[in-house]
Amino acid sequence: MSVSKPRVAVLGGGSFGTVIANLAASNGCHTTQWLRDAELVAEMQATHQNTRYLKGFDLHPTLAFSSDLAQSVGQADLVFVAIPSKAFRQVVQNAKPYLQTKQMLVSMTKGIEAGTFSLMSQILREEVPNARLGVLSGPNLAKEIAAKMPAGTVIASLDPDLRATVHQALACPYFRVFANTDIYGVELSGALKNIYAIATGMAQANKVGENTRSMLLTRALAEMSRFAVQLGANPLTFLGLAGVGDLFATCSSPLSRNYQVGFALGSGKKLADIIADLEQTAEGINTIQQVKQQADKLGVYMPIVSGLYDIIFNEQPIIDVAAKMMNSGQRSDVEFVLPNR
Ligand SMILES: NC(=O)C1=CN([C@@H]2O[C@H](COP(=O)(O)OP(=O)(O)OC[C@H]3O[C@@H](n4cnc5c(N)ncnc54)[C@H](OP(=O)(O)O)[C@@H]3O)[C@@H](O)[C@H]2O)C=CC1
Ligand SMILES: O=C(CO)COP(=O)(O)O
Repeated sequence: MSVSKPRVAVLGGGSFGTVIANLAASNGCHTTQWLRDAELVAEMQATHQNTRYLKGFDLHPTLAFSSDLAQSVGQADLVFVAIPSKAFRQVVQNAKPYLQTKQMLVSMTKGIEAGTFSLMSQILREEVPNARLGVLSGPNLAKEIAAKMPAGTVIASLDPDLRATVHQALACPYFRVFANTDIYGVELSGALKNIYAIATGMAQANKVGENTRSMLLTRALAEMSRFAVQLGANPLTFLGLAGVGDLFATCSSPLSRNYQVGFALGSGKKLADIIADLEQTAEGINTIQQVKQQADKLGVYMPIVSGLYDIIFNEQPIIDVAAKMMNSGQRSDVEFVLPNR
């Protein structure tokens, strides 16, 4: 018996939105990608490429593009939102009049709203209270997926139908979709790892060795899970693809925009110039500020976040911050095994 494919809408014309829309269309789902820029929509309709954010990749011939929000989301069973965190709430508010009660909304955005410390699923819950919600996160560098290199992702939702529908829409021989119910943990993992990608990029620019890189990555995992537990997430989620998986990918790859920002900072470039040159989203800089504020408020020990904050916003030399971290006394290796006194 054939099961009908979900109709899909993807909000966001960036590299990740494009890759996910393309996967759904390639899987036989009627898919519309919404972009705010009508000129780019016309170009994409004509060329079936996204030359601004995903140059060099042909998109599936059935993938439709639109700058009309009502038309894009109105008929969809499943709506993916891939809008940077700074504009996420606004776009959801704009889409709200056209959303139907049974639709499934899935955030793909790895960021934290400035000022409110809201994650994107919380924004969806506030703005569309009756929606069926999920979060998609994992080691998903857009260009690798566009090149059909095998990858896995995580759909986190309490709704089993939603998890199955996302699997049906996206899973294919080069893309596996794993399931989780810890929405908050999966989402926090995706947001927090961007901070540590900046730290590793900075360290790589300073030509550190593999021991240093491994220490940084492992202590990053300790720090992010310590913070997440304080906020009610399950620390075991950090052992999954959305946690250690994405941390490893983003901290290792020059394809990561956050890693690129860190590398450029570590090479002595100015933050404003780096952001201007990037022309794409790097959520980590905002996330450092939001997490630093929240960690101070909650009294959570986050030396890497504090160190990055000092380097980026208080102009402290990288070498001084690194030396301070190395001299900060004995701590537990795995604090869920040996708690810190
Ligand atoms: N790229 C990746 O590898 C991955 C990214 N993500 C996450 O997905 C999210 C989106 O990232 P990505 O696709 O890479 O983003 P990009 O930086 O590639 O593109 C950003 C997109 O958002 C659009 N946008 C920005 N502001 C608005 C607004 N106010 N209204 C409507 N559209 C807007 C931009 O449109 P315009 O061109 O008109 O400015 C552009 O289409 C981020 O949170 C990122 O962390 C998650 C996994 C992988
Ligand atoms: O989240 C990503 C890969 O999983 C993409 O990371 P960047 O946003 O740093 O490019």
